[in-house]
Amino acid sequence: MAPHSQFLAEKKCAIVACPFSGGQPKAGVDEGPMHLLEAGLVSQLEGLGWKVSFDGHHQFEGISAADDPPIGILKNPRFVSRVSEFVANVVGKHIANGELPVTLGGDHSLAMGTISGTLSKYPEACVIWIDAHTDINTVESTESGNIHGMPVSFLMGLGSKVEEFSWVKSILKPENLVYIGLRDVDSGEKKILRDNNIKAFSMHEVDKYGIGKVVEMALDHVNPDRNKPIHLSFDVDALDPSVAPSTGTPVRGGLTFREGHYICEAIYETGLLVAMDLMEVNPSLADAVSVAQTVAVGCSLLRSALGETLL
Ligand SMILES: NC(=[NH2+])NCCC[C@H](N)C(=O)O
Ligand SMILES: [Mn+2]
Ligand SMILES: [Mn+2]
Repeated sequence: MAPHSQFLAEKKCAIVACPFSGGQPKAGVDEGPMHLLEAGLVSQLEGLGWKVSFDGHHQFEGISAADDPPIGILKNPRFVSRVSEFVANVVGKHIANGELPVTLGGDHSLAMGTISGTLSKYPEACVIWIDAHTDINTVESTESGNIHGMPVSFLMGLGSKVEEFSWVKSILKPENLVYIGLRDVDSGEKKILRDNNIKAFSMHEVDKYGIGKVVEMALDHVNPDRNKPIHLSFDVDALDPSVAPSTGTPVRGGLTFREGHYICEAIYETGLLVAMDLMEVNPSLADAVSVAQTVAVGCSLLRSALGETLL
């Protein structure tokens, strides 16, 4: 058995709960993990036969804003960097322990940590990034300075280097990344995708080919022999706002409920999943019904990625 399939055979996972919002300006995304867990995520995964370890919500001490002035246009750079570095170590330790890390965000800047953690154990791993956005802005291209729009560029070593982030190894190769669900890509990011030959399936391709074919083409690109570990990074805003309303940067025209779940089911079926992120659930945005709906869909995406089937 290939070493990375040990997770699916032994069915041990670890919840990495990250109440963190420093990569973007809206309060509340730090409460995502608490809501997902209060909705019963642990027992739902146990119901699928997983042994779930959960060592509580990680406590991230905020560096006071006074000690964390912007670097260039980047906001909260030290806070984001230190939290991601911590998360990278936690994720790496869980993998070394034989536990598949399931990281609950928090904003998507955390993926700098989670993917660094996965690549530290599996340098050959591929990343499947499900999102309305590419989150690949560089220091030069970002217009917002929100680091949740930038983690992929750091992981790939694109753009000029920021000393504060020197711990990031930037070993993600462009050919090991694929996107699905895109529909709000900044013009600077479009150029980065072209210049680096990064494979991306926007909603246009989902409409054209259907989600089944898109997932197959995405896997053919990053994992042609179906033998490399997969890190799945799922931003809940990939889903249409009618499906997942409670998120900080919603964009209309997104994945349906079934398309989102299909992606997770198909990746589980490969037997190659070694880590998953579910990011950007923000329970303070929208009304109580919308929040409950978004949290429920977050839990069910995670269940699908961990083996829940319809029959
Ligand atoms: N993880 C997210 N929701 N990212 C949204 C990024 C939006 C925009 N491209 C930016 O860089 O600010
Ligand atoms: Mn997004
Ligand atoms: Mn994102």
